[in-house]
Amino acid sequence: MFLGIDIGTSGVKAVVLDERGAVVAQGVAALTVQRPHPLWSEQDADAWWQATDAAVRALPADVRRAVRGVGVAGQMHGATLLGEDDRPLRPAILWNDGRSHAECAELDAAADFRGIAGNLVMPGFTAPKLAWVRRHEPETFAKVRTVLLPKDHVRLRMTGEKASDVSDAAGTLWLDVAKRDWSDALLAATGLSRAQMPRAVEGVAVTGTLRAEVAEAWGMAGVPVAGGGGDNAAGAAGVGVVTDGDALLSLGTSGVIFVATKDFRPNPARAVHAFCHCLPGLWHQMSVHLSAAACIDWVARLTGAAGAAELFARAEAAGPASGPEIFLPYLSGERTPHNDAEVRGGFLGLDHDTSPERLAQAVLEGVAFALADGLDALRDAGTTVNRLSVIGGGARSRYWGQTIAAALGVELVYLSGGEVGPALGAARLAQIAVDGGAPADVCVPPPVSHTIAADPLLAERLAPKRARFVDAYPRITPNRTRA
Ligand SMILES: Nc1ncnc2c1ncn2[C@@H]1O[C@H](COP(=O)(O)OP(=O)(O)O)[C@@H](O)[C@H]1O
Ligand SMILES: O=C(CO)[C@@H](O)[C@H](O)COP(=O)(O)O
Repeated sequence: MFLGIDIGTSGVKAVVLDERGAVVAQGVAALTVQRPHPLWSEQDADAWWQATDAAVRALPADVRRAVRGVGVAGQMHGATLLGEDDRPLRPAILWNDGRSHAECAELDAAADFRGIAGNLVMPGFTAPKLAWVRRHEPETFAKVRTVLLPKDHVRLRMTGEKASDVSDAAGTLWLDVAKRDWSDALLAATGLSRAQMPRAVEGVAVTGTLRAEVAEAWGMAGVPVAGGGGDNAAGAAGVGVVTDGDALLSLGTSGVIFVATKDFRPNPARAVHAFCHCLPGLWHQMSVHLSAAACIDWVARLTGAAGAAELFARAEAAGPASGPEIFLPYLSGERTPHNDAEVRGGFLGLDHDTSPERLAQAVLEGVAFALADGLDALRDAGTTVNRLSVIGGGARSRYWGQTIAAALGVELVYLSGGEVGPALGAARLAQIAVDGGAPADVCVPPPVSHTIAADPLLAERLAPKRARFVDAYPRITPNRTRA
């Protein structure tokens, strides 16, 4: 059996697969995000390890004993700064942190990030965060011995090894994405060197074995740990999005439309991302929306719903396009297509009949409209998307899927285990690392549980609201320079 561990933003998921790819057991442990100042978003790296340990220990002991390989996936871009003793120097700065706007412009001017790293320099990425620390916390910057991404910090705790797979490493903006290796020029532009980076490896490489005390605590002696992937790339491996043109929709804390590409296709216009895939010889493009299921949890808290499931039930009670309310889901700013870390969310069109149910409905529509903006940006970048395999916790709601399919005008495909897709993919990468085998043979799509076609009548009802949504962003940010 193979264990996949996903360090998500809302929690760690541990999933065990058998050799045929069937899910045998799952464990979860929640995480919280700290926002001590406007635009900041941080987590304690030790909390990742504690949650990983709890999620793995939640698996049955006999299943743990049968594990022959471990793979890791995780939220991308998080800057975990380690000192000489390999301990964190400060809380990790996350992918949805917006503090480094000024540093982005400086890095963009200092080196060819767009050409080599293939992306606009955006505040969510790792490089500008280090530039921010260099300016605002110079004593900490001077002590940085190693910079690790979230899953790679967990790897260090598991194996004692410093390594990062290239799909995740690309999200630092220090990778030469075409060459799948660190770029000395981009590191130097940030005041760093290769010596401060983990070893860059492919997702299917073995990066070490479990340390003796971890192996003993988990009951899995001498087990190898694979390179793994950034959560979106690992999710793609998990649901078989491994051939040029295959695409997925991730409904986690963030929302992502991910398209596998057979070559490196940078097109930074409108904040489209281009990174390595976690399988050798593949890359991907994606649109990234900073608050997707995060908006569901937020409005659930705001309106006193017990959780996501109750929130969706309330939205369904209101029904599609039931009121004039428009929700702008920019709770953490937005990447694609606006590249605007400072914009914030809002409701428009409230009236005397606005109810918690209609607010819930407006929120799930607003996220769908943001995803439609992302799909438009990908299409402007020359990418075709006809169907999307759905991963992430939001895959549990069919009702949301109907709205999203109609707003995007594409069919959604739900696959068995998709709601924990990145962990699924991490386990598959471990299987390839340990047993070999062609990635295309191991990373096949799991069985389809259901599909949701774009309903033309619903699309027609949503169209005027989408038009108002598109119109709103430039109106609430009249003085912004557009990405
Ligand atoms: N029954 C449900 N229906 C729809 N969404 C759900 C349901 N249960 C949980 N979720 C959503 O799943 C999200 C977590 O998804 P996940 O992919 O685990 O995120 P992350 O990887 O960012 O931690 C929660 O924010 C929640 O809104
Ligand atoms: O920043 C990105 C991708 O560029 C996000 O997709 C993060 O990787 C977080 O993922 P989730 O926790 O939402 O799965």
